[in-house]
Amino acid sequence: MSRIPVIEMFGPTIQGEGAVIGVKTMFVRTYGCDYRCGWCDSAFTWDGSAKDKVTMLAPQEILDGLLELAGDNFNCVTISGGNPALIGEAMGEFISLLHERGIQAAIETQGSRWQDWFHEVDVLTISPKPPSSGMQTDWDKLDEIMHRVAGNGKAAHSLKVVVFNQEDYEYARKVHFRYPEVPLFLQPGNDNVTEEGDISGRLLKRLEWLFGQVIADPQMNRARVLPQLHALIWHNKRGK
Ligand SMILES: C[S@@+](CC[C@H](N)C(=O)[O-])C[C@H]1O[C@@H](n2cnc3c(N)ncnc32)[C@H](O)[C@@H]1O
Ligand SMILES: Nc1nc2[nH]cc(C(=O)O)c2c(=O)[nH]1
Ligand code: SF4
Ligand SMILES: [Mg+2]
Repeated sequence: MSRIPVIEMFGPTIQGEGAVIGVKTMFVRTYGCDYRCGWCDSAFTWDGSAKDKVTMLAPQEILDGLLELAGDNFNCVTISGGNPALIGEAMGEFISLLHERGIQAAIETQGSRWQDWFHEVDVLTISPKPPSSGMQTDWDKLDEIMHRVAGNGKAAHSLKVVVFNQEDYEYARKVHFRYPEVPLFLQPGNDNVTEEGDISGRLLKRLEWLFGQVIADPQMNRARVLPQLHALIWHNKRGK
């Protein structure tokens, strides 16, 4: 039986980002990422600093862990990371277990890898990385993924681009023009993911700048601009 590298499970919390912002959800965060974004707010999922916290769990063990944590106090599970798309059919098995109990499955991934279980996901968020991340987008791979999910009526899929600066904003425009039919969410970057205390003022200033960019741009009439809501409330705390 294949297992999933889990570094944290938490919740119920409130989905702080993107298409299903505000939804009550549990989180399962997987270990490992094929990217190394310079501003990653979850670097412990790949930098080795929390490797000792990783447990290899069977799908049923993850579900049991969530039920132990929250009982029936949720009906959505967001699987994030790291990059959950590094995981094969065990993730498909986990999603099936959730569906058997009428629980929704949401996935956060960066559009660098395809998995056939993407077709089973209820809410698929694809977050390609802009230049400020230091990563290079594989546009052929992203095209393949977007083409394959477009053909699947089931999953509500959307694009989410984190924007730190003008260059990132131009990148987000490029993504929007490339996939004009896919809902696009823009999210201001948190430029200090280790700062203690209340970071909401700093985040709101960056959100205001991004509002201004979109308000002024007739090419972005259908884009949606959202903060990391959980970071406004719980700042840089983990497990929120
Ligand atoms: C931690 S990542 C994990 C899932 C996947 N690796 C990805 O990047 O989509 C989850 C989301 O947080 C966003 N994110 C990570 N660091 C951030 C930061 N410093 N500011 C704003 N968003 C950030 C990512 O862009 C992504 O949309
Ligand atoms: N509340 C909350 N919402 C989130 N949406 C995406 C997250 C992520 O780290 O993938 C995240 C997270 O870490 N916490
Ligand atoms: S792809 Fe996601 S998890 Fe991986 S380094 Fe970038 S932001 Fe972090
Ligand atoms: Mg997060």
